[in-house]
This record gives sequence, C-alpha cells and structure tokens, in this order.
Amino acid sequence: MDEKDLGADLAKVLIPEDRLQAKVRELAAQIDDDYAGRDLLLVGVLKGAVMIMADLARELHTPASMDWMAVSSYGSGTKSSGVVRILKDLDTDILDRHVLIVEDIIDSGLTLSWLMSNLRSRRPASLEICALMRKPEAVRTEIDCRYLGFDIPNEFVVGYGLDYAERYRNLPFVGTLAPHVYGGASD
Ligand SMILES: O=P(O)(O)OC[C@H]1O[C@H](OP(=O)(O)OP(=O)(O)O)[C@H](O)[C@@H]1O
Ligand code: HPA
Repeated sequence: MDEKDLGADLAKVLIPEDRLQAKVRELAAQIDDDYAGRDLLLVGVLKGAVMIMADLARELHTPASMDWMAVSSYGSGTKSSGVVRILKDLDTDILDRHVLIVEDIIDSGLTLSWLMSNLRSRRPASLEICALMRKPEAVRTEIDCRYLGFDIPNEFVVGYGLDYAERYRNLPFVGTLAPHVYGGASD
C-alpha cells in the first residue's frame, strides 16, 4: 500500500520509507557495537513493533533470539486507558539474559514504564529499550531509551506497524491521519 492508495485518509507523510530504513540500519549498527559477544534477546511489543522488530533483526550481525509480549494500554481509539494488562507473556525466562525491548513508539510512556519494571523484576543481566519514535509527552517520563529513532511531534501517527482501529499498520512509511478519520483528537 502506498501514499496514493490512502486517498483522503492521510494528512501527510511524516517519515518516508527510505528514512525509516536508513534509521533502522543506524540503530542496528549501534546495537551491534554494544552487544558484540553477548547473548542478545530481542523482546518485541505486539503488535506495533512487528515492522521495526523484523527489519532491525535482519540488519543485526549480532546473533539474537526473539520473543514477544503483548500488553494493552489503549482501547480502539487514540487515548491511553491508563491501565496496562498482559495479553501475551514471554515464552522465555529472561533471568541473566541481555534483553533489548523493541518498541514502535513511546507516547505517554506508560506502556514502557510499566514494562520496564515488570521485566526488571525478572532479573535480566541487562535491560534496554530501542524505540523507533518518541513523542514530547514521553520526554517528561523517566524512561531511559538507549536506542531512539526519531523524536516526533505530538500527533497521532500510523503506518510501519502503528494502527488506528487496526488499520494502516502495513503502510511502509509513517504518516498522520486526516482529522476527519479519527475525529480530530490528538491524544
Ligand atoms: O507510551 P504509551 O502512551 O503507553 O503508548 C505506546 C504504546 O501504545 C501502542 O500500543 P497499543 O496499546 O496501541 O497496542 P498495539 O501495539 O497492538 O497497537 C504502541 O505500540 C506502544 O506499545
Ligand atoms: O500516535 C500513535 N499512533 C498509533 N498508535 C499509538 N499508540 C500510542 N501512540 C500512538
């Protein structure tokens, strides 16, 4: 699916496909430098992180295992419900493992803040975050994101894994929606 197929749904392309892919290569190179010789476990947060996880994992030279967690803090709209629930837990015991959480976006920071304390309590050897995007709200939270792709404006974004009501995840770029699609609310 590309920009022209979206018709009136899309307000603009925020991060085009070539910039996304270049950034993923950059992040993978940093991760390779830092994790050389270590046993790396990538933990993708479903479903939004599917694209970044798949592309990042393929760019890495460091051997890495992959596991997935699904948590829910959003309903079907654009606003965090404030309650985080585990929908799918890890299959892996992360005790003494080097764990890198892979996320698509840090918005309020609620999901990652909760996830960090949940995973930290399982006593991994190390625990870091790689996130493709971060919104300004999250800058005020305590989240220490070691590998960050882009700081973006406080707008609701879709594409490259991110959805609105389960749509638009398979766009190869990140864009913003036209206000009529989601009623114009920005949070
Ligand atoms: O920083 P926060 O405000 O907590 O928001 C970020 C989280 O929200 C989205 O997930 P969502 O709960 O929409 O699930 P999804 O990945 O399945 O779309 C996104 O993928 C992050 O996991
Ligand atoms: O801007 C966003 N877009 C899609 N999903 C999200 N989850 C948190 N923020 C966003």
